Amino acid sequence: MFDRVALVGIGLIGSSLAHVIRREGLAGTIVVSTRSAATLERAAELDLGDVYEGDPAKAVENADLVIVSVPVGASGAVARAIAPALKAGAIVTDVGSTKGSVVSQMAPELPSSVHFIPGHPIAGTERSGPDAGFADLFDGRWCILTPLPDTDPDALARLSGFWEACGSKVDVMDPAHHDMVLAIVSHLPHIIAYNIVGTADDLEAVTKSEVIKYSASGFRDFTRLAASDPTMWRDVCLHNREAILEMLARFSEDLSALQRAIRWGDGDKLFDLFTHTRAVRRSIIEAGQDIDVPDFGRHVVAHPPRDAREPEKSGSS
Ligand SMILES: NC(=O)C1=CN([C@@H]2O[C@H](COP(=O)(O)OP(=O)(O)OC[C@H]3O[C@@H](n4cnc5c(N)ncnc54)[C@H](O)[C@@H]3O)[C@@H](O)[C@H]2O)C=CC1
Ligand SMILES: O=C(O)C(=O)Cc1ccc(O)cc1
Repeated sequence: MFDRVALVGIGLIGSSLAHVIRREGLAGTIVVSTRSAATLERAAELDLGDVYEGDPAKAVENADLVIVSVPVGASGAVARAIAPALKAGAIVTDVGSTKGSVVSQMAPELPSSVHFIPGHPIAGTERSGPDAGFADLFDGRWCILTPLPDTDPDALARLSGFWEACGSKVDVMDPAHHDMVLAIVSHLPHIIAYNIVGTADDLEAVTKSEVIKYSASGFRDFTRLAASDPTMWRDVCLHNREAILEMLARFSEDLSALQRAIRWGDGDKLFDLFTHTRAVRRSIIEAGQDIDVPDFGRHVVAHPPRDAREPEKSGSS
């Protein structure tokens, strides 16, 4: 599909791309580049690429596709470093969890002779680093592309084809819309997880031994999210600030209403809300979008087909 693909950043996402590109034969040559010598050495031990290059500018020379997979706060610096060495006509993309900030950091640095098309695979785990990647990560998951108004349709079609070959379904939207949607479905859940695990940890008498001993699966799910990479999530919070604050404000309002219903014993209100949210879960399952991460597992695993699963229990005692 591409003669030479350069992967700048080789953590969970970069290494998963390396695996799937290899498996599907999507590149003649895979060039791997990252900031730290130790990570580059580890990538070589894992045989993630064909060429290893510490200097990102050297890594992108002659590449037809450049995929930047670094924390979003580093996007501008990486774009500045690679810009002078990019081949005319190359596609430059990224995988960052925020899009408006990546566009404003990268677009001004890149030459007009390349096709810059930001992207975001909605697929991941709480793990990070080059050992964390696996070829199936993108299987059946969405990848959102946020092309700029003057993006070449042929380049967009080539990049969409690449993600489809990696197993993804592709959607196109504008960066501001992406940031608003992802703030509620991804960024807030992580922030809530960091917060609840932090609160539990503060209750020293209750936690330490008891948090481990009695943790039910609900709390365990939060601890998985709260184990995600601190650099990545610091950057997401700083680089999707407005949308996250907007969603946090709505969330706090709704939480206050819930708090009030509990305080005043308003069982009808609680029942109505919980009935409503149960229907949301059902519609996610019916759309085939549910995922299961068993037992702090390293892989995000798709559920078996719907008819192979137990029917949902309805009603409650
Ligand atoms: N972890 C996840 O579940 C997902 C992450 N993303 C996004 O993908 C990007 C990468 O995330 P992960 O692979 O999870 O992170 P990671 O922490 O596993 O890997 C990051 C990589 O970037 C390198 N790096 C950091 N700063 C750099 C710099 N200035 N120059 C060159 N390399 C640099 C690190 O050495 C490492 O190889 C982030 O922007 C994140 O928002 C997108 C979807 C899912
Ligand atoms: O591990 C999980 O549950 C995730 O939600 C993974 C994830 C993290 C960040 C993204 O931008 C996309 C997916």
